[in-house]
Amino acid sequence: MLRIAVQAKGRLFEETMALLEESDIKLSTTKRTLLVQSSNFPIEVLFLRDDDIPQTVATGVADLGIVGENEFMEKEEDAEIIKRLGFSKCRLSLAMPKDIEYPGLSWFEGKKIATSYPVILRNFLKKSGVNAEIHVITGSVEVSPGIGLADAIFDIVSSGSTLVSNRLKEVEVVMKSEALLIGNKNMSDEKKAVLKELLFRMNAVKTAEDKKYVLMNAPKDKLEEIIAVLPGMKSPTVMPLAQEGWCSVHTVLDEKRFWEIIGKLKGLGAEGILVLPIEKMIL
Ligand SMILES: Nc1ncnc2c1ncn2[C@@H]1O[C@H](COP(=O)(O)OP(=O)(O)OP(=O)(O)O)[C@@H](O)[C@H]1O
Ligand SMILES: O=P(O)(O)OC[C@H]1O[C@H](OP(=O)(O)OP(=O)(O)O)[C@H](O)[C@@H]1O
Ligand SMILES: [Mg+2]
Repeated sequence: MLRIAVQAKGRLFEETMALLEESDIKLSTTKRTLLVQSSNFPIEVLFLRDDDIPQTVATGVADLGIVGENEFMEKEEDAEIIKRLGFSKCRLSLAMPKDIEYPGLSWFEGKKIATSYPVILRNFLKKSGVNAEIHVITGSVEVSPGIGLADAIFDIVSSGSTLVSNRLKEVEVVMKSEALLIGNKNMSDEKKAVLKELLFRMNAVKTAEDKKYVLMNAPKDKLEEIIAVLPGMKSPTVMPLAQEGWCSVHTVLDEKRFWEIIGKLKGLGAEGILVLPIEKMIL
């Protein structure tokens, strides 16, 4: 039985649960217990505050964990990164009052910086040769310059709207972060075998993300040109239609290039284009 530590509530929770669900790991969510066993896969899920996840995995209390890269770097616990999960993307940045001119990193010399990430900040300042005072607070970091608690801040930025509403500007991006699957370094062979199956499932879910299954009716005399614009996995499936001179073309498209390709297909006379989501994809 593998034990995976996940965030009990917060920014990582929903996408973590969605990833487990799409990997067909069934959890009884009716009772709000801290430890829940899957009914169809040898895994149990331990719900924690994200701060506690790196240590729980490093010490082997849990075998795996899903945690933000920022939190993992901050805690400096000895666990390994197994897979980058691509959600909860954000960055850790230095920000300062927006009306003051920023001449470069030297501005921070002798200043007081408020943050919830003192370890990452201290490492960055040391590497950059800047001496600044670090003031640790656990939340509402962005208000600290406005109330005279600090000169600047070091915190999570995503859209930047929290900075704007506190009259701050982002001046240095120190690290980028996303959710990580981390693992204990001394897993038994039995546990490694379960992890392999879990990764196989997660990879199938991740590969299918951003991909669409596309079906269309195509005039036979334009078939070669239509196939030429389709990037498909191997080559598209082509099936005859009852109506003379037409066929049905099936393929998989990357969502990012979708509109560009569909435009070209319509230009070549494709009709009745259907677009379906793909649940899993094994290459
Ligand atoms: N605005 C955001 N956009 C994208 N990702 C974010 C954002 N804020 C936080 N994250 C990511 O999600 C993680 C969890 O954020 P959350 O705010 O839920 O943490 P928390 O308040 O420390 O939760 P906990 O109660 O578990 O300690 C962060 O460590 C970061 O990796
Ligand atoms: O750049 P933005 O899109 O504004 O996001 C950044 C903000 O998001 C997070 O806070 P959250 O919204 O989770 O609130 P909290 O700090 O009160 O938990 C983070 O601590 C920042 O304050
Ligand atoms: Mg936390």
